[in-house]
This record gives sequence, structure tokens and C-alpha cells, in this order.
Amino acid sequence: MIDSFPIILLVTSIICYFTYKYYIYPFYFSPLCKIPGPSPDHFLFGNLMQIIKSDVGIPHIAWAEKYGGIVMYRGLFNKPRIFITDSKALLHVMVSSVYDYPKPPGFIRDLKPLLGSGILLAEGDTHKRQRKMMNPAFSFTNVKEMIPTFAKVGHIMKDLWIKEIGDNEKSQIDIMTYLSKATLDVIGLVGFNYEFNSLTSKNELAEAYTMIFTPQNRRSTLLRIMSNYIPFFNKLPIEFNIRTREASRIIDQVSNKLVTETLDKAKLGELEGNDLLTILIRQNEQTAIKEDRMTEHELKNQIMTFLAAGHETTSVAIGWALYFLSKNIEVQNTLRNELLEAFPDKDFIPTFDQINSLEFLNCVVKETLRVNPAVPMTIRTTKKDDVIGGYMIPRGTPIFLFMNTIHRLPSIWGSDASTFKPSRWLDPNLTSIQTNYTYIPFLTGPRSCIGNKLALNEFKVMLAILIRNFKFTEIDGFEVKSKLAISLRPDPTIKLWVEKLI
Ligand code: HEM
Repeated sequence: MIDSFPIILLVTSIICYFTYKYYIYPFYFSPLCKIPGPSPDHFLFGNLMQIIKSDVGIPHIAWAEKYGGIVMYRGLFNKPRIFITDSKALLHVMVSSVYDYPKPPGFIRDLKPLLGSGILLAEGDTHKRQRKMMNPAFSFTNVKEMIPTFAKVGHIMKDLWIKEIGDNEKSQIDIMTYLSKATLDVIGLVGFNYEFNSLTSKNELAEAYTMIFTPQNRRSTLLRIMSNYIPFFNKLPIEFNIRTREASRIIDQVSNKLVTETLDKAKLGELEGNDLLTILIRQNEQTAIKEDRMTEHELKNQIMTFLAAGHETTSVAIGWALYFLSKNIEVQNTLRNELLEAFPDKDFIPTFDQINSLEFLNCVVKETLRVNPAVPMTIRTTKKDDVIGGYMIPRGTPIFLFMNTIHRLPSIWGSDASTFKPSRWLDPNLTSIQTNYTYIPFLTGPRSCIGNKLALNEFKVMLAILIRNFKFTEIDGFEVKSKLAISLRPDPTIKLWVEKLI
């Protein structure tokens, strides 16, 4: 007879281990238990199902209002998750101790195929060195020179819409597809002096980004989250993994081509223009310490970062603005009146000063990025044990920052916090509410968005061209939800009635 004792002992030990790891420790012994937060809804999934079923960061609003600026909820297998909305905690994580709060390995692994190992995923001294070298490319002086390019692409899109509407008064247009191509064409030109022409021709890069940024269904989202625990899930032949692999192959190929061609020009002394890559290569060559210079591989990775970070976010932001304006015709009319007065010519090319002097346009842009920030969340982890807001946070704890939770807290923004209301920005009292920690569409501190000036100006110029020349209205029964697909994507893609006014 087989002695069953060792098997019983083994099974009992495994059960005890998992019970301790997933139930006893997280519920009774983890120092994170001291942080207030909601009770888990599910014995296995913690609070995860509620989070997946809702729009990003929305359940967190009620939690933050009830439990305060540092909240603990539970992820898969009841793992404690922390999210912070408190200004002092944000200052600590994003500014004063920023390099002690890197992005977690799982987050980096997920974003790498899309962004490459560029500045967005760099940490510590590597990040400091890259940021210092890149700052000049994103300066105001340089962004000012980009304005005509933003306008040129905006007018190409406008003319395509006029053509699509044809002899009709109005037409239903899938605006996200156009915007995504328009902002890709912009980053091609201002980033690398390269004509993708994706608005006017078929482009494999545009298709690759559509593959990646199309929101996933709930099952795929759950599988992606589970791959943080079981990395093998990343290799499963599910649609999202296949899509990501194929898209990142194309992005890698295009980035390689762009960097090789520009470096070849540099070697021949033919480098000209003020695109981001050219400035970066010049800056690189002028860096006195050779070890501080970027390698060809690093440059290629920055291109991947500029491509993805620089076009997806801006197109999503403009898309949400048009969507909100289609639901708020009065607001749309106020904006159009301001634009018609400033730009009587339908084919206007604004100057930097003109576009930035338009008060209501500025309100609409700010309000869009408040209600639906194109990047709605990010994650950090603790590099070492630390104390935040009086709570002990052990090394390796994931810390979530939900921009759209912070932007919608009634305790900060008032009872209409979730309403799109651009006129709120005209209220002089708002300056005391809006700080670097309560309004953070571009984050804050040394890891804030390096492209924010570029993005805001591109957003304003494109929106001005579209609202000046078209009226946007909702299609009856067509509702859009916001879904996290790295950025805050509309799901399904936004379709609107577009009526020409010229
Ligand atoms: C409305 C448009 C945009 C929004 C809302 C936005 C938002 C953000 C946010 C929130 C971050 C921090 C991400 C994190 O650390 O987890 C970020 C970083 C970054 N963004 Fe943007 N972004 C926008 C447009 C752009 C554009 C046009 C570029 C230009 C290429 C750009 C380039 C970058 C880069 C390179 C970083 C990494 C900065 C660093 O880590 O030092 N972004 N952006």
C-alpha cells in the first residue's frame, strides 16, 4: 500500500501557503491593511470586477471621497492596491522622491513593444540624462515654429471632410479615424520631417496603431491583468497578443528606418530643419562627454516613444472635445463665435500668439483634459519601504494615480465635477483650486509630459479649424463609453453628424 502521508502533507502545505499568501497576510498582517478603503466584492477578484465594469477611475471617486486621499482597495487575488489623490502624497511620489517611485516592471513590459525603451520607460540617471538632452526640442521657441504644420494638416483633414459631405448638408463621419491619422501625420512632420501622408493614403503605421489602441473586450482586459501574475498569458495566441506583436514589428521597422535615414543625412552633413529628431541628434553630437550621448538604439527607441505618445494622446483629446461639444451646442456656438471673430478666413493659419490668446478655446481644451484626460492613469511602485501620509508602504507596492479621479472629485471641483463645463475656467476663484496636484492631465514634476506645449498647441489649432468650419451634432442613439486602451479611448469610435458651414 502506498504511504499517502507525504502527499497529504504536500497538499496541506500548498493549501496553507496559498491561504496565508492570499487571505491571511493581505487581510490581517500586511501594513497596508491600516489604510482605509472599500471591502472586497469577490473572494478571488477583490474589487477588480467593479473596476473593470466601470469607466476608468470612476469607482475611485466615491472611494476617495469616503476614505480620503490615500485609499487601499484589492486587486486580483486580493492583492492590496493603493491609489493616491492627496496633494502632499502626489508631491512626494511625483516630485520630491520621484526616482524612488519607478514604473512597475509589469507596466514597463506591457508598454515596451509599443513605446520602445525610450524616455517614458527610462528610470533614474538614464531618465535624467535623456530628459536634459530632449528638453530643447520641446521648447516654446520650437513649438511656435510647428504651428503652421498643425494648421496645414488640420486643413487637409477639413478639405477631406468637405469632400466626404459632398453636396449634402451634413454627413456622419467617423472622426476618430481621421484624427488619429491627422495627428500621426503631424508627429511625422514635426517629429522627423517625414511625410506619412496617412490622411490621404493607406499607411501601415496608422493601421498598426489602430490595432493596438482599439479597446479590448472585458475578457481580454482580464487576461491582460492576469498576465501580471502569470507572464505566460502574454504568449497565449489571443487576439490582443497577436495584434500587439504584429503592430510592434511594424512600429519597430518604421522607427529603424527613420533613425537610419536621419543619421545618414547627419553623416553627410545634410541635416536640416527643426524637427524633434534633428534637434535631438544635434544635441547628441554636441554632448561633450561621450558616454552621455545616445546610441543609435536609444535614438530609435525615442522615435517609438514620440510616435506613440505624440499622436494617440492628442487625437483622443481632440475626439473627446468634439464629442462633448456635440452634446453641448451652446458651448460649441460660443466657441465658434470666438473663432469666427479671430479667423474670418476659413483657411486661416494662426500664429502662436493668436491661438493662445483665445480665452474660450483655452477653457474648452482645459475642460476636456479635466473631464476625460487622454492619459487617465499611471502606476508607480515603491523602490524601498516608505511612509506616505503616515502609512507604512512596503517596497514593491503598486501605487495608482488616476488623473480622472482627481479631476472629478466633488470635494475639489464642486458638485458638478463630472459635468463638461468650460466656463468654470473663467471663474477667478478656480486658481485657488487648480494646482499642480489637483489638475494633472500631463502629470507633474520631473516625469511630467515633455510634449505638453506641443500637445496643447496642436489641440488648439486643430480644434479651431474644425469648429470654425463645421457644426458637430450627436447621432441619435449613439452613445460612447470611455475605455482604457493605454489612453482613454472612446468605445466605440466616435461618429458624429458633421455639417459644413462654408
Ligand atoms: C493631450 C495630449 C497628451 C497628454 C494628455 C499627455 C500626457 C502625458 C502623461 C500623463 C505623461 C506621464 C506618463 C507617465 O509617467 O506615466 C506623459 C509623458 C510623456 N509624454 Fe505626453 N501627453 C500628451 C501628448 C504628448 C505629445 C504630443 C508628446 C510628443 C512627442 C508627448 C510625449 C511624452 C513623453 C516623451 C513622455 C515621457 C516623459 C518622461 O517620462 O520624462 N506627449 N504624457
